[in-house]
Amino acid sequence: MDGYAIRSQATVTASPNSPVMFLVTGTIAAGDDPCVARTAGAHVEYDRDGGLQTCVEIMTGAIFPDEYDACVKVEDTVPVFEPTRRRGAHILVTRPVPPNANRRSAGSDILKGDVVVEKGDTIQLSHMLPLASLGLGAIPLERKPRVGIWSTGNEMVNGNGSTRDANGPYLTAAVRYMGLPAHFLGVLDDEPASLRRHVEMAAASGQYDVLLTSGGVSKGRFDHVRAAVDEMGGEAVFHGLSIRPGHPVLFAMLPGKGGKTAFFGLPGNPGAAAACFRFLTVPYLREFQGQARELPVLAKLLRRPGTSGEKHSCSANQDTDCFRHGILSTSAAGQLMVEASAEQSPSKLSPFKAANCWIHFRPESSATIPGPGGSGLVECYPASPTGGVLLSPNLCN
Ligand SMILES: Nc1nc2c(c(=O)[nH]1)N[C@H]1C(S)=C(S)[C@@H](COP(=O)(O)OP(=O)(O)OC[C@H]3O[C@@H](n4cnc5c(N)ncnc54)[C@H](O)[C@@H]3O)O[C@H]1N2
Ligand code: MOO
Repeated sequence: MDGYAIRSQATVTASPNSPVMFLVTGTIAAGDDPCVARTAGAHVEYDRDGGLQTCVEIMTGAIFPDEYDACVKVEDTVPVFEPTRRRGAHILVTRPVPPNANRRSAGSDILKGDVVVEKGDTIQLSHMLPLASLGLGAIPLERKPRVGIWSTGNEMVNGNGSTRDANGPYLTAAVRYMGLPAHFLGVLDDEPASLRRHVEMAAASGQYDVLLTSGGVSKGRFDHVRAAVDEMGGEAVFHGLSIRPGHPVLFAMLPGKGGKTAFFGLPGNPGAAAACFRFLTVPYLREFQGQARELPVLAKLLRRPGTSGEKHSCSANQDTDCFRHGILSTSAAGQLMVEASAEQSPSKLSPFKAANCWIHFRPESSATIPGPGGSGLVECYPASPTGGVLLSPNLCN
C-alpha cells in the first residue's frame, strides 16, 4: 500500500482525540534498496534508530524495512507540515494500526516445494501469471500430436467435381482449435492405388501422429479407404460402430516411421464426420497428450431430436449411442437446459451455425424421458473441442 511504514506498537493508544505523531525520515519506492531512503534531493540511509515514532514513506511493492512491521495507508494519516514528502515532515495517526497491516511477506504466494504445474498438465492461460512470477523463461513441454488431413471423393470441387469440400476445412480448423498442428493434405480421388500411396507415404514420413480422411468408408463401389489401409499393412481396430451418425467409421493403426500412426477414416457425410471427430478423434488426441477424460455437463432436455420425424430421434435402436447437436443455455433460475436442433440429418450443415453443443444420448436414455431414472437430464459437450494449449515452450514468445 502507498503509505508509511511504522512500528505498530507506537499506535496502540492512537485516537482522533489523542493522535500519535511520526517523523518521516524518507521515502522508499518499489525497486529501491530498503535500507536507503529518498529524501528531497538525494538517496541517504534513513534514520533507522530514530525511535518509536519515526516512519518512512513507502510505496506499494517496495521492500519493507526490517525495523517496521506495519503500513498505515496515506489516506488514513493527517499531514502536519506540508509537504510531507520531505525528511523532517510529520504525520498524525488517529487509530491503532495492527501488526502486519497492509504488508505482504515475500514468498507467501508460492512456497518452496509447492507444485505449480503437475506433470501431464496442459499449459493454459491460467498458468501464465504464477509461472512468469517465478522467473521462468521457458518450460519443457511434450510434443503435440501432429495431424494430417485429407478429404476424399471424385465429386469434390477441387478434384473438378461439383461438391464443395466441407470436411477438410472443418477438420483442419477443429484440430487447430485444440491448439494442435494440423496440415490439410488435399483431396484424394476414389482410386485405391492413389489413396494407398498418399496415406502410406504420410505414415512412413514420420511427420504425423494421427492421419484423418473423410469419405469412402461405407459400402459403396467407390469406398476404397479400408482396402487401402489393409493393403499397406494397417491393422483395423474397428470398422463400424453402433453409433449415429457415423456408424461406418474406421479406426486403424498404420505402420510408420518410428512406430505406428493412428488413422481415422471418418464418414463422408459432414455431420457424421464432425460427430466422429468430436467423440472418437478428440478423446484420442486428448489421451495422446495425457489429458484427463472430458466430462459432460448435465442439462435438462427441452426438445428431443427428430420430433418432426422419427429418422433422427434415437428411439429406434436400444443399443446405439446417438450424438445430436443442440443449443445449451441457462434458465433464469440457473438450470442448464438443452434443446436438440430440429434438423439432424448428417448432410444438413446450416444447424451447425447455431448449435453450441453435442448431446450424447446413451442407449439407456432412449426411453420417453431420458437420463438416469427418467430425470430428463442428458450429457452435453461443447461443440468446439477446446484445448487452449500454448504451442511454444517459451513463455515470452
Ligand atoms: N449401403 C450402405 N450405404 C451407406 C451406409 C450403409 O451403412 N450402407 N451408410 C451411410 C452412412 S451412415 C454414411 S455417413 C455414408 C458414409 O459413407 P462414406 O464414408 O463412404 O462417404 P461417401 O460415400 O464418400 O460420402 C457420403 C456423402 O458425403 C459427401 N462428402 C464426402 N466428403 C465430403 C466432404 N469433404 N465435404 C462435403 N461433403 C462430403 C459425399 O459427397 C456424399 O454425399 O454412407 C452411407 N451409405
Ligand atoms: O453416418 Mo451417416 O451420416 O449416419 O448417415
